[in-house]
Amino acid sequence: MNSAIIVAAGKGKRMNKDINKQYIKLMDKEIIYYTISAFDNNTNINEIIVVISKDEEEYFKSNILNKYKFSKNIKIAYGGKERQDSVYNGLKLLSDNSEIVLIHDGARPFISDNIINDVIRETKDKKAVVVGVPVKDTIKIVDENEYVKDTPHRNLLWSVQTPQSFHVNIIKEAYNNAYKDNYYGTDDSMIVERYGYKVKMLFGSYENIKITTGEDLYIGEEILRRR
Ligand SMILES: Nc1ccn([C@@H]2O[C@H](COP(=O)(O)OP(=O)(O)OP(=O)(O)O)[C@@H](O)[C@H]2O)c(=O)n1
Ligand SMILES: C[C@](O)(CO)[C@H](O)COP(=O)(O)O
Repeated sequence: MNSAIIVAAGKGKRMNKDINKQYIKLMDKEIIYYTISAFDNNTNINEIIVVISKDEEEYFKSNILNKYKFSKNIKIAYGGKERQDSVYNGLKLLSDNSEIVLIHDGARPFISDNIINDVIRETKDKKAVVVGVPVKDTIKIVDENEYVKDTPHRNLLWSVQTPQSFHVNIIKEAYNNAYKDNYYGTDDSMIVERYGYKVKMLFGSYENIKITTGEDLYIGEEILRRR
């Protein structure tokens, strides 16, 4: 059984709007509608858990769940302070027979069916899989005074996206260890890497952007227009 955990419990501070960015509309539907639909329409996903802010539960139910009538049963978990805490709460709701879990940002609405299928297929064998794209810019590491300290070789640098996909036993063990060690990472792969697992990188898509700041909204609408 393949599960999806969609994390949508952030505050969207960098978007600087008075509404949680997942509920901003692109064209005529909310960002979170597109994200959930991608997994709801995928025939290899059997379970969907959406992690939302507890204080947005009524809003989510009336404006998303009850409005769009998704075909799969959508389980709800509550978010935590950090993205990792939200993921952890989602992991706790996984069905006992879930074997693979894809963890995906609610703010990445343009995930394609093909990438979801590729990730599931690759995870069966590689056990830990992420998607990303090679960086296009040269990346600099700067010091605390914002002077350039180092320039890693660009050919080794990828910008990682989601879904990040794992055998359930691996991600659960890694997360349990992270909380024992009070370790926090900015993505799920970091946690699995820390506990010694090799993570396979798959090419994602330059359209699989994370809606984070204002300009991502019009970029996102253009992506939708071209579909
Ligand atoms: N405590 C948190 C923080 C983030 N997220 C989710 O993780 C995804 C990626 O996080 P990000 O883009 O940083 O979202 P926010 O944390 O909401 O954005 P900001 O940092 O601008 O506040 C988003 O879909 C967000 O809703 C979450 O579920 N729980
Ligand atoms: C998980 C992620 O989308 C991979 O790029 C990213 O780390 C999320 O970071 P955020 O600060 O929670 O948006």
